[in-house]
Amino acid sequence: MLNVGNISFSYQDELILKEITFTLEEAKHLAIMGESGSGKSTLLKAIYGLLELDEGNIHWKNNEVLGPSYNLVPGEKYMKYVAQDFDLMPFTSVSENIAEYLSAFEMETHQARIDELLSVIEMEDYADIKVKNLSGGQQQRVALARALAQEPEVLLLDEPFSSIDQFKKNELRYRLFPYLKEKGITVINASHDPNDVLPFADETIVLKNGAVLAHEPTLELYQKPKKKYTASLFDIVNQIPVSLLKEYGTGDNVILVYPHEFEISKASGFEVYVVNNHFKGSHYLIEGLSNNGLSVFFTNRHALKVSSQVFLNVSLQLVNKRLQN
Ligand SMILES: Nc1ncnc2c1ncn2[C@@H]1O[C@H](COP(=O)(O)OP(=O)(O)OP(=O)(O)O)[C@@H](O)[C@H]1O
Repeated sequence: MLNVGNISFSYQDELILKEITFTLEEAKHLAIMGESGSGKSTLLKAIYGLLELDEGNIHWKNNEVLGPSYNLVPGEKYMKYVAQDFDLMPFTSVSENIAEYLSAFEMETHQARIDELLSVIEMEDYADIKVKNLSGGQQQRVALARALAQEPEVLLLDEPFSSIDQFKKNELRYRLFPYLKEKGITVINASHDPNDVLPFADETIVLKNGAVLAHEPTLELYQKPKKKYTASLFDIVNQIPVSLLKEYGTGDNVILVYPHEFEISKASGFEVYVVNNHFKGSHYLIEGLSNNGLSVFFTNRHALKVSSQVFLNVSLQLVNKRLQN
């Protein structure tokens, strides 16, 4: 169990992390989401033991994570932190970069381990290429393999796919995260990207201005976001007054609705005029405007005629679920 107990941290006089407390079971995958500057990287660095905390403490399996004033080389051995700068050996090959961290006791299995890790990062064909000749995204993948070579119990990932193109990113996610699960590695992944989070993270922490706004199972957080800030990390989100969804009553309540949650009708519901269609591949994201000037985003498989009138509906079940928040 990872136990983060009421930690606060400042850079100079500016308080960056504010009384953060949470626990994480072994082998779980935790995502940390939040807008730019909310403190995601700083929290990962604190957990890894790179920062001198103002207050609070961090324990992994009852061992305290000690800060830089205790450890000559900061960072705990059982954890690995894959940062946004890759810290590789540029003049040696991909294989050598990975092999550097394999234990001397497993000499016979070295090649098999290197092959396994090259396959996780999908770089079998680059084994003998010098790292300095790789692209930024390829270097980021080698940094991941180097971290995994050290068999960490806890892997801290800071935007692990930030330099990797969309095409490779998708393949890599579906290879890496299940691999980490299979190996029982505890993962904390700081990411802006819901595609890194929704399919893989057992639980998610939302940070805002250095404080924890929410910590819940990922599915629950997505389905019942309490704040617009949280829902906006996953998708575009509309704030719809319940009074506009006529059948469901009046009052000042506002509910959060993701674009795909609207059902379109030609006859009844909440009336909007189509302003714009945005092609998204599998569907269109359509911008509409209500009579009272509310801008609404909804989805449809096809584009709709600009200025045409449509009616939007939301299921009663969804209204009730969101009203409970
Ligand atoms: N070395 C530093 N010295 C002073 N302030 C810093 C330092 N590093 C980060 N900060 C500040 O701490 C705050 C949190 O930064 P952090 O990098 O943790 O945010 P983040 O959520 O990871 O952002 P991003 O998503 O853009 O990477 C920001 O206001 C940032 O300016």
